[in-house]
Amino acid sequence: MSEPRVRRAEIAIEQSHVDRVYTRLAELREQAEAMRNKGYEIGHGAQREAVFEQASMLFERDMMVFHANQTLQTLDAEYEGLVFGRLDHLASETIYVGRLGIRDADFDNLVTDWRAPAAAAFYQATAEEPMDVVRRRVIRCSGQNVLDVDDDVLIADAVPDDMQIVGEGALMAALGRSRGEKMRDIVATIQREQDEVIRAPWRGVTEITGGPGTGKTAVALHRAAYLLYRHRRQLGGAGVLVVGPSGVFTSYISRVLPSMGETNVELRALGEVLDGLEAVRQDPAPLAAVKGSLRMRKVLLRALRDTPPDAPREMRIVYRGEVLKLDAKELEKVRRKVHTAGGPPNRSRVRAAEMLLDALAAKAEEHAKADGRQLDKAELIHDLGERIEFHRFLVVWWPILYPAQVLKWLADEKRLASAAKGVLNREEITMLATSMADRSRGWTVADVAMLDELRVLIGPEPKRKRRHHDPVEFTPERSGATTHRPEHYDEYSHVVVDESQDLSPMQWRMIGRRGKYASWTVVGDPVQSSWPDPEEAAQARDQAFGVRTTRRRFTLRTNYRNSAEIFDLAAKVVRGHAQEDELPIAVRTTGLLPDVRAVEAANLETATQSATKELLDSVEGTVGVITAMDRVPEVEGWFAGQTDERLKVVGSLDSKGLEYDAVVLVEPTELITESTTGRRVLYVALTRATQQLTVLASNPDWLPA
Ligand SMILES: Nc1ncnc2c1ncn2[C@@H]1O[C@H](COP(=O)(O)OP(=O)(O)OP(=O)(O)O)[C@@H](O)[C@H]1O
Repeated sequence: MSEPRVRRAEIAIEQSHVDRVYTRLAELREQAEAMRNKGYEIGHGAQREAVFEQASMLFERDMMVFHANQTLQTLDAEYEGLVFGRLDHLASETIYVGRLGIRDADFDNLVTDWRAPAAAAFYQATAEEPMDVVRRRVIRCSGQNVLDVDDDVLIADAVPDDMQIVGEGALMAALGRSRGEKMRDIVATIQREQDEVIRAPWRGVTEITGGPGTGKTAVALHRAAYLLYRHRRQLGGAGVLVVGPSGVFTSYISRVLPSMGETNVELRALGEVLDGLEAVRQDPAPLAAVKGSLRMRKVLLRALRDTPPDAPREMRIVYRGEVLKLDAKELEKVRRKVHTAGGPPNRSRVRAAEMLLDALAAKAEEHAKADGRQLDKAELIHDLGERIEFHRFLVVWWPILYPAQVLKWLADEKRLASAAKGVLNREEITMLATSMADRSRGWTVADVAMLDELRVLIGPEPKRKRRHHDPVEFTPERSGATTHRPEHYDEYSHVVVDESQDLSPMQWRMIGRRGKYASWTVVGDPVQSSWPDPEEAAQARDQAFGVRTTRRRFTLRTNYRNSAEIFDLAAKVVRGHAQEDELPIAVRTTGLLPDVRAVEAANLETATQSATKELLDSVEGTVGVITAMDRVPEVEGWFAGQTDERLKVVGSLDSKGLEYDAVVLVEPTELITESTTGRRVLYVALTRATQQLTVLASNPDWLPA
């Protein structure tokens, strides 16, 4: 038979199996629905039964409905390409690999879940170690239709006469395909080096490093799905937290886990880790470096121990016809004493009251001594402690503190200077105070870790019956949360941190608080780091991991995203700043060299518009226009009338982790100068395109000779 006819015949064979699978899926769905309905009926019947029977029936009902709903949820996930692989073993046994395991009515396997041990050979078998697999087949579907098949022969001399072989590389076909707005899962084409990471043991800390496009993010997400499947008992209940650099990024990866049926995973951008806040704004790099440094912890601690700006500076109270007065200095002394005794201020009000009463008693004692009188101290304390005016004073002198309020105090440069004495320098103090004063555009991503630190230092707000005006300014509901957990939930069983090379020490502390009981998967590429003090960050990271001693590290070396032509150019800009073995190897060539154009600064707008149009015309999928952070609003303006949804304008820092079919990079030199680790930021931006890259530069300095 000719190759196209063989291919058609093989597609037809696979189509008949895929049809069986979807028919069975529909049956299972119906059964689950019937079970749920039956469960509800039990509930109704229970009303007429005795109390004891009622309780057991209701329990049975709840369990039935719960299980039925779980099954329905799994069956209803986006099972595009439910079956994607087939293994033909030496012993003539065939298994199909897919997104979930399905058995027919006789309990025979129709599809094996990709995470099950029996499916491991699909990812791990090689010609050198075939694991008894003669032929591995990738099946590509659209909806329920088989579009194509692609084979690898692993034991050539065991191929039986009637076994047909087709295709020329499922991986290359997958990599060459155009990109949409959301990342796709890679279950059908996970490579062996990636599979090893995905299936690594769940305990301890698993670090994944590798250059751009090596599949670190994809691997970490598939690992989360794998761990939840294999260790659901240990990990499922408490849930998994995935932290990414930005909201754009978490939205980009948001489809991967649900497409594998996993919904018990919470995705959060760094600006959204604290409940109720969604910060997206980035600070300029030097300011972010101050806000993220561990030194801030000391500044914040001192700031919250300072006298609140509105607190009264004097206390007067009349006791038995005599005025007892505490002046500012004396009050300060009491405040210091309360703080020195320890504990978060929101938990210390009772102690503050006691110490204030002690100070008043001491005052009265002084007076009594001068007059030669005796004073009953206990009586004084009891009497004053009951007075309404004493309590009125106490609530303003020792108010309940809120994180946002304390951070805003730092807009007062004098106050900040006193809290930051010996910790921050003059320039840093001015920069920080100015940023706190200009909060018209809301909190920044770096502020969030400071607010979280303050939340813990201040302690919880005492419970109140009525909700009052919340000076923290957090919005009560965080949009996009997938699960409903208690506020400031910190019991995740597994935490995945992506783009971890950029976490500041304060951000590590914030994530560490949520992973106290967790095992970790940490993804990063030191060469893409934009954090100025890697040692301080490494120290904070180790503290976040806590006592977990098992550490395993994997390095991925193949760049699956960029064409070799694009990656060659990107590698040039970091060559002097990275070890040669930190740069991955790009496997795919397209024959299209990056287009580097010199443009006059005055013509930048039109040059960007026309380069973008050319790329939109030549690729099927997305086109990203990447610029320095400061330039984003201006460049967005250049495309104001543009309606093509494939076009995205994105700032350098926000482009982390994302990818586009084609990229227009505007003024690369600006990316270098906007940050303290500029070359690395430029490297990130240059490695976002899968097929075509155009660079527009009025200044040629960015490209080493
Ligand atoms: N085995 C694979 N099969 C198909 N596609 C893959 C495979 N591995 C990676 N890819 C694709 O390569 C691209 C890059 O993957 P990913 O974003 O996970 O890389 P990364 O290492 O996190 O990159 P960066 O550090 O630059 O953000 C994605 O489109 C991903 O789907």
